[in-house]
Amino acid sequence: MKNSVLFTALMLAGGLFVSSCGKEEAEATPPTLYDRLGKTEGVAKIVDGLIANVGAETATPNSVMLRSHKPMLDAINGVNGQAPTDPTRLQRLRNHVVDQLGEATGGPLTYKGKSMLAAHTGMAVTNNEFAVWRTQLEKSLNDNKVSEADKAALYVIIDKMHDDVVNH
Ligand code: HEM
Repeated sequence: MKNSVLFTALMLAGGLFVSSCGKEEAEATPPTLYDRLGKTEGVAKIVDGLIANVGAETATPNSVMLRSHKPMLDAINGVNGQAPTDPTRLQRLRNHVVDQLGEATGGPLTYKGKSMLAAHTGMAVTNNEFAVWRTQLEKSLNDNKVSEADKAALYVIIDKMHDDVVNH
């Protein structure tokens, strides 16, 4: 009898120990936004969707974003039948945005591009252009089934960059 009481007490203590360790471990390393977006693969899918949507918008009549993207589009497509002057420019931009968002959401990536101010200076990006760009991001986030909470967390990061992107 004594033994069985001791055994039960030990089992209970052991159970508590295991569950409290498990809990502590879970609390110590909650998934980052980067993890929740699906790590590098998930972030890359979101960025690829964004770029496809921006590209599609620039091909619409009265496109809002064609003005700011025209120099890059001309460089990757060529003008008047001429060869492209910088065919990998879009790929470089894409990789930079993956690194940038991968880093900003808490992942192990490192952004090596220009500051947002330097990258957008000379483009005179307007508030409306920024809003349309943001809509293209939203479409990609929806297509990739990102939760409302994770979208909101990403927008906190994106909207902090607004003042460095717009009106320079
Ligand atoms: C917070 C929002 C934005 C982010 C995070 C962002 C991110 C970036 C990044 C990382 C680069 C590349 C910098 C480099 O290669 O060193 C870039 C370049 C560029 N961005 Fe943005 N951008 C944003 C908003 C916008 C908006 C609103 C527009 C225009 C509507 C825009 C148009 C461009 C263009 C045209 C380039 C240059 C591409 C080139 O000429 O190679 N961006 N952006």
